[in-house]
Amino acid sequence: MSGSPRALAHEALLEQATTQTFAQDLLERRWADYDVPAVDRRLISDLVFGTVRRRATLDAVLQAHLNRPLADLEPGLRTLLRLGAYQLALTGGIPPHAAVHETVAVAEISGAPRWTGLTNGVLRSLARAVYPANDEPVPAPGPAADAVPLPVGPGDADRWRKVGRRVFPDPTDDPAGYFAAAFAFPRWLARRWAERLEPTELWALGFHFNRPPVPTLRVNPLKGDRESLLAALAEAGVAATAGATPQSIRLAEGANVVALPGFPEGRFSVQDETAQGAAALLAPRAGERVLDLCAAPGTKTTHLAELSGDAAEILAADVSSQRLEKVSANAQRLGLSSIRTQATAADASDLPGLEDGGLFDAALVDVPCSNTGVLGKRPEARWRVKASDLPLFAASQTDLLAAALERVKPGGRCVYSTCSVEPEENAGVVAAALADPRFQDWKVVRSVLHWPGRPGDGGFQALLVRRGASG
Ligand SMILES: C[S@@+](CC[C@H](N)C(=O)[O-])C[C@H]1O[C@@H](n2cnc3c(N)ncnc32)[C@H](O)[C@@H]1O
Repeated sequence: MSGSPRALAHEALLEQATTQTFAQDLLERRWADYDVPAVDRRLISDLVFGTVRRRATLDAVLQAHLNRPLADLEPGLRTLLRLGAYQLALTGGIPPHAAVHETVAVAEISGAPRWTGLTNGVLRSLARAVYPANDEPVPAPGPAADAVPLPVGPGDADRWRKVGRRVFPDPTDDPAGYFAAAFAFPRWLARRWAERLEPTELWALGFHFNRPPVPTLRVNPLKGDRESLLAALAEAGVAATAGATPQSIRLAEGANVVALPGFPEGRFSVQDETAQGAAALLAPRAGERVLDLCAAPGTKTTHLAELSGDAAEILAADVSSQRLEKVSANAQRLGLSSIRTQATAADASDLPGLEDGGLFDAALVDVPCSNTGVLGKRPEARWRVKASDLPLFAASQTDLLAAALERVKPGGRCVYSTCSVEPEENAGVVAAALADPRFQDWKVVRSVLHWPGRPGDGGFQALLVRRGASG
């Protein structure tokens, strides 16, 4: 491997584009294979995640400096230009001359000196156009056809940078087009959200999803209280505050959570406050039999166990036996013994509860979904979701919800949960399931749509209850 962080970032980006592997996994493999200093790891991670996340922004910016379509360039060159444009247009702290020089040098290092001329010309031209340059303070002119929204940290004000040319659709005439190009989202999703949101709400959503994610912790009450964990974090120099849910702790910035004090001892899990709402809504009690359908890797299963004082009987079911191993590992780390796992058929037909008369008191169904409420979590997430996925998800979500409902006893309850903000995966699925005559004795008593960034992840949770045997 070359010692150049940009060459390593380029190589990872090219592999990501051709194999569709998660960028995080690609980098972790490299950290395991090569001895990369921590400071370089941070730079490489930022370059890779940022370039993947903001691909559409970079392509719009670059195209203005090219006299042929960016799409026609060979993949390695296109990737190199994106890497350079990311540094010039979207980062702070990298002097433009260093960004150009170091990026151009990757052509030689990668054995493709033929890329040098074009890369040098395009990046120099872009460096001249960007105002102010990325080592200078950035004013906030607001959205405009020549202004790119910058990635900002948690709690930071929104910021835009001028890119010298009108490379984006006008935000007033075409908010969806501006959102798609300037914030980097698929056009179909931008159009969909633009129908529901005012432009200022769209921009807020874009800033939220383009922020580097900061993990939220969920304190394990069986291993100590929130105050003592906050004290342990403070002692280790980790800035954190109590969050809005009873068990949550908000970190001030990104962290390698497995290295935080208390992780190996199981004092906390990583879980957003929105996701913490799902098990809390089900409120499992000691002695109850609880089904968690779609359980792996068990973040909510273990929360169910914690909330019941590890005294419920929890069946964690999932179609993936491999992912179920993570449920067991998480339960073990957290010191929980009330969870049993079962790999199930995709139609859940082999789940207990029907023939054996052992109906459950409560069920949680945390279905696979489009993830449109958590698109900031992984840099490539927004590029993987397709409009045509939504009806497919909705159909399987309705089946999964039905499989859980039919296994809950009279008087019991069920929470349906997603990480999506699309109505057809949320209220639409609940309505479709309850339209089935088998579920006439069920009703929705509460449903919550969590909007991304207000303040946590986006998602949906509905609490359904079944009429008791007597009424
Ligand atoms: C959103 S994830 C669940 C996350 C989990 N509840 C947690 O909090 O850690 C969805 C899970 O559904 C599982 N899954 C997908 N199709 C399924 C099916 N037909 N039956 C059961 N599980 C399924 C996937 O393997 C995946 O683990």
